[in-house]
Amino acid sequence: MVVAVTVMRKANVVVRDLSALEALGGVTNICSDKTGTLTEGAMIVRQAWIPSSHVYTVHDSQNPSDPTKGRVVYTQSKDETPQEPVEEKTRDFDKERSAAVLKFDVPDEKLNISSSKQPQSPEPETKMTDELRAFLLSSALCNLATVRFDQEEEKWQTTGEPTEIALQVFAHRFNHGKKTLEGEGWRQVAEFPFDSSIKRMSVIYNAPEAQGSFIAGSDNSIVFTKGAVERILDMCAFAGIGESQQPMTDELKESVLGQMNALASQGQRVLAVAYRPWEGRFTSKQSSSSSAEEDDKLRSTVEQNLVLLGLAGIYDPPRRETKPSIAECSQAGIKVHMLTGDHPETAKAIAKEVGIIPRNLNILPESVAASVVVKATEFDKMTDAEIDALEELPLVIARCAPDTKTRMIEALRRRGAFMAMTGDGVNDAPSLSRADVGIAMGSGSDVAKSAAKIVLTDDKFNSIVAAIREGRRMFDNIQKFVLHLLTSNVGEVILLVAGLGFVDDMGFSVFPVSPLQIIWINMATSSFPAFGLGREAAAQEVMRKLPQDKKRGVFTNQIIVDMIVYGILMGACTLCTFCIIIYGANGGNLGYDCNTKFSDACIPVFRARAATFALLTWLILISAWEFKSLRRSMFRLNPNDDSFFPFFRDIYSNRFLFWSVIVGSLSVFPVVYIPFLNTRFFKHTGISWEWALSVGFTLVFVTGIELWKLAKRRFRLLEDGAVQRGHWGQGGPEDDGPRFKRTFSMSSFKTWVSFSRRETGDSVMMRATTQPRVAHVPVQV
Ligand SMILES: Nc1ncnc2c1ncn2[C@@H]1O[C@H](COP(=O)(O)OP(=O)(O)OP(=O)(O)O)[C@@H](O)[C@H]1O
Ligand code: NA
Repeated sequence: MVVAVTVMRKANVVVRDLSALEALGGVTNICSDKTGTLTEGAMIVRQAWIPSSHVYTVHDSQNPSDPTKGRVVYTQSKDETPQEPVEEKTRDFDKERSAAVLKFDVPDEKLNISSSKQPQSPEPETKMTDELRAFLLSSALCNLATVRFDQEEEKWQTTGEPTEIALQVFAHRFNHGKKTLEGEGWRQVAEFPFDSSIKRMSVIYNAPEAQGSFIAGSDNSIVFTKGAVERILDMCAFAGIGESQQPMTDELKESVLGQMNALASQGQRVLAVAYRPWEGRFTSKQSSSSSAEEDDKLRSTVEQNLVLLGLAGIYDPPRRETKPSIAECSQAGIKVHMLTGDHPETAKAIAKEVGIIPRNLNILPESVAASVVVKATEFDKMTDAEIDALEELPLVIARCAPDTKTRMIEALRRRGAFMAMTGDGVNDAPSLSRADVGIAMGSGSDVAKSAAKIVLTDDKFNSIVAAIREGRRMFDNIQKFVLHLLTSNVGEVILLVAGLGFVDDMGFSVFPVSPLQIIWINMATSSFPAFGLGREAAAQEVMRKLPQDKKRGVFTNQIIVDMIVYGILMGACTLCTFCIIIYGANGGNLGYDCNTKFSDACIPVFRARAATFALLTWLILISAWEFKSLRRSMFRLNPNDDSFFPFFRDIYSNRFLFWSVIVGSLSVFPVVYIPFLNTRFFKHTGISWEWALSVGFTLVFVTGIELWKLAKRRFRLLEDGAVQRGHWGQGGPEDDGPRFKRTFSMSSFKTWVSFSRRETGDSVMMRATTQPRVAHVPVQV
C-alpha cells in the first residue's frame, strides 16, 4: 500500500484515502470535466465575429499567453448574414486545429520555419475600427485576467481563468489590454462576477474624458458584459454600434446563433461580448446593496437592453494523451462521459476529437444516437423513470450545472455503475462527495479538494487512468496475497486433520508436523513472500479486463476454486511424504510419545517430520512464484516474450519476492540440522534420502499447478468476463475513413477492407444491429 502511494505521487495523483485508490480500480464509468482535464486548458481566441462587419482570425499562434505571436487577419463581410466568409475559413481552420494539438510544445524556431514556408495569406492585415474597438474594450475590461511581459524571465506571464486570459491576450494584440486602458483613465465602478450557473459576467466602467463617447454619451457609465451566447443574446436589444446598429430581431438572433454554431462546431468555446450605456453615472451607492436578493435585482436591471458587440471563438486543444487514455479505458470496460459547462456544439466537437463519441454518430443505433449528447436542461427535465428508460446514459452533457452532475451520479448508481467524478469548482463539492470516487483538480478550489478522495495535481485525464491502473494492480495483488495465504492454510489444515489418524500404540495421535514447525512456517517463512506478492508489477492485461465486481470483492469464483485445488494438492503432497517415510520405509512405526520427547523410538517420526516440514515450506514458497499469475504458466508469464526460457528473468523481476523465496528455501537446512534446536524444539531431526521425497513432491506440486492453469486456459474455466465494447469502442480508430493511408500494413489493410464492406451495408440500422466491430478482448489468455 505504501508502495502504491509513492508510485502515485510520481504520477501526479495525491490519494487522500488509500481505500479510494483501490476503489478506483473498480470504476466502471468516469464522468470528466472538459476544460483542463480532457483539454489543455490553455485557450486562444481563434476567431472574433463582429456583427455585419468583420471576421477576425488569428493564425499561427502557438503560445496561448503571448500576444505577439501569430497574426490577425480579417475578412470583410458585405452581406447581412456573415455566414459565408466563416465557412470559407472552416477548411483552413480545420487544418490548423488538428495541427494546433501537435504544435503546442514545439520550439518556436521550428515553427517559424514551417510557417514561413506556407504561402502568405492574401487576406488584408487588420485595421482598427470603432466596432472592433468597442469589442476589445468590453473583452479587456470585463475580465479579471492579467497579461504582462516579464522582463526578468523574458516571457509572457498570465494569471486568471483560461477563458479570460484568451480574451485579454487578444485585446493585447491590438494594444487594448486592461492595464493600458486603465492607464488611459478607465475606472471600474462595479462588478457582477462570473458564476458557472448563470454563465456570464458584467462590469461597469466610467470612461476617461471623451474616450467612451463613441459608444456612450460622455457623462454616462458603461456596462460591459460577456458570457454564454444563448443567455447574453436574450438580454440584447441591439447588435452593432454606430450606423450599422440594428435592433435585435428574431431573424438576427437566428443568424447570430448560426454564426455561433459555425464556430462551436469547430470545437471553439463561443462567448458573446456586449455593452450598454448606463443613463448617467453609476454610483457606488447603487452597487453596495445589502442583501443577496437586492444584488440579484440590481444585476438584472443592469444586465438588460444590451448591445451585442460580437462573438469570440476560443479554442482549447484536447490534450495529446487524452484520446489514447480514453481508448485504454474502453479496453478496460470503462465508459467515459464528458460533463461540461460549454455549449452542446462545442462539447460535441471536442468529444469527437478525443473519441468520447464517434465522429459519425450514424454508426450508433438510432435509439442510442438520440441521447448521446444532451443539454443539461433537457436532462434535468427528465424524470428518473425516463432516464432509466434510456438505452444508454448520455456520453456528453453540455451546459452542465452542478445539480446535473449529482443527478448523473444517481442515474449511474441506479444502473449498478461504480463511478468516478471529477470537479474543480466550489459547487462541485456535493457531487464529488456523493460519487463513489471523487477526483478534484489540483488547480481547483479547496472546497472541491476537501470533498474529494483523490486530487490530480496536474489536472490531466490520463493521470486518472494511471491511477485506475494502479488501483487494479493493487486489487490483483491483494487477490494474489489472499490466495497465497488461504492456499497454505487449507494445505496445513488438511495435513493436520488427516494427521489425527496417525495413532500410536498409546492411542495418541502423532502430529505429522509439530506446532513450532507450523508457527515457524507461517510467521518466519511465508509472510515475506506474501508481502512480495503485494509488490508485483501490474500484469499486461490489467487494463484489458472488466472492472472487478464490487459486490464480490477479492473472492471471485476463480480465487475460491484455486484455493481449494491448490490447498488439496498441498495437503496431499505433504501427507504422502509423511506416509511414505513412516509406512513405506519404517513399517508404520509411530514410536512412543513422539509429540513431546525425542527418543530412539521416535527417529522415524522425527525424520518424517523433517521431510514434511521442508516440503511444506518449499510448497508455500514456490506457490508465491506460481501466483504471480493466476492463469499463465510460471515459466512463461509474458506470452509475447519469445526468449526460450524467460523463467529466471521473470522471477527475478520482483527482487523482494525472489529473495524471500530463495532465503526461505535455504533456511530449511539450518532449521533441520542445528543440533538440540531441531530435536528439542522443532521435534524433527536430520535426514538423508528423505530429501529426495521433499524435492520430488515439490516438482509434483508445481506440475499440478501448471496442469490446473493449463486446464483453466484451455477450457476457459473461471474466466473473468470479457470486455464487450458494444456498438463502438471509445477512443478507437476514426470511423469515418480509411486509416491505412497513414500506416499501411497488411493487417490494417484487411481491417479497412472489412470496414468498407460493412459500410456498403444496406442501412445504418442494419449495421448497428449486426454488431459492428465488437472487440472481444479475452482476459488472461
Ligand atoms: N469568465 C467568464 N466570463 C463569462 N462567461 C464565461 C466565463 N467563463 C466561462 N463562461 C461561459 O460559461 C460557460 C461555462 O463555463 P464553466 O466555467 O461553467 O465551464 P467549465 O467548468 O470551464 O467547463 P468544463 O465543465 O468543460 O470544465 C462557457 O461556455 C462560457 O460560455
Ligand atoms: Na469545470
